[in-house]
Amino acid sequence: MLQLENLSRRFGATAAVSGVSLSIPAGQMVGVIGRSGAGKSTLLRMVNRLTEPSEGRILHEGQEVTRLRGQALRDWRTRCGMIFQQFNLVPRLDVLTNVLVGRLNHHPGLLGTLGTLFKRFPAEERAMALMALDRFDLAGQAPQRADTLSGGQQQRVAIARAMMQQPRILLADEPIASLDPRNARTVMDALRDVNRRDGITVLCNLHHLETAREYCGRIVALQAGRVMFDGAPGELTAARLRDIYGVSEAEFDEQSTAPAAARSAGRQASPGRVAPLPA
Ligand SMILES: Nc1ncnc2c1ncn2[C@@H]1O[C@H](COP(=O)(O)OP(=O)(O)OP(=O)(O)O)[C@@H](O)[C@H]1O
Repeated sequence: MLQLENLSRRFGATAAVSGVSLSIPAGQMVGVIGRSGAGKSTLLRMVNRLTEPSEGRILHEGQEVTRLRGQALRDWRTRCGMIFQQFNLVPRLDVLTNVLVGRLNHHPGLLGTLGTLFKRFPAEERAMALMALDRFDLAGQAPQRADTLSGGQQQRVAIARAMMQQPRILLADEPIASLDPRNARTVMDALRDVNRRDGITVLCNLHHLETAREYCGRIVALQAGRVMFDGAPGELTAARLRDIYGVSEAEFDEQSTAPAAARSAGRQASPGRVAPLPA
């Protein structure tokens, strides 16, 4: 069980997230929706402490995540895989090594240039990485440079990389916002697969309500940092959506999507285990 208790985050005068309390049982797939600026990313990033809460607590199976420091915090981040809108792969590295990057936290001393990194992982981890790719139909792309893949393929590589951490929770921050509908579907299918087959809890920020309805067993709707709806997809009717946001579903999708793409360019995420790679 992941518990968020009265979680808030302010940025100066902006209350990005305000008093959010949620109990998320292990193995649930939760879609977090809301317009641009509603606080979705901030909420997700607080779970793995990329963003520190201003107030409130996070507990996971009784452990107070908000108190973790040092190695214990790094361990927590390993247990929370994260997927970003812009994939955050190392573009000039081959796909297989990108997936192996997900194991870096298991080898704190492992350093080297990107070119030699692959050889430094044990053979069983290389095999594990290949299996992770194969699962998402990408074994054939293993030797290719990551930047030669389509967006949907790159995002599935990012999921395979996250799976190498053997996470309990997957945080997906707008994972399909940069993808066309066909690629978006392959990525959402991959997230559903790890949720169902591996029992991993998935928290997924989404812009389209229809996607959340189709893939998530529970929808949390944010408005100005507050939870306005928390329930089963079927309960979030057109009338309820209009009550919360004052717009139709089509208008909601349109307003949620447009500014996000522009803003995301200026907000590249920095997952602890990927960024520190030596150039
Ligand atoms: N690092 C930051 N510094 C200052 N303000 C921030 C920061 N991160 C987020 N905010 C502000 O907090 C509010 C919530 O932002 P957040 O990115 O969490 O929303 P979002 O729902 O994820 O939006 P989008 O869908 O556009 O990504 C916004 O007003 C945003 O400008």
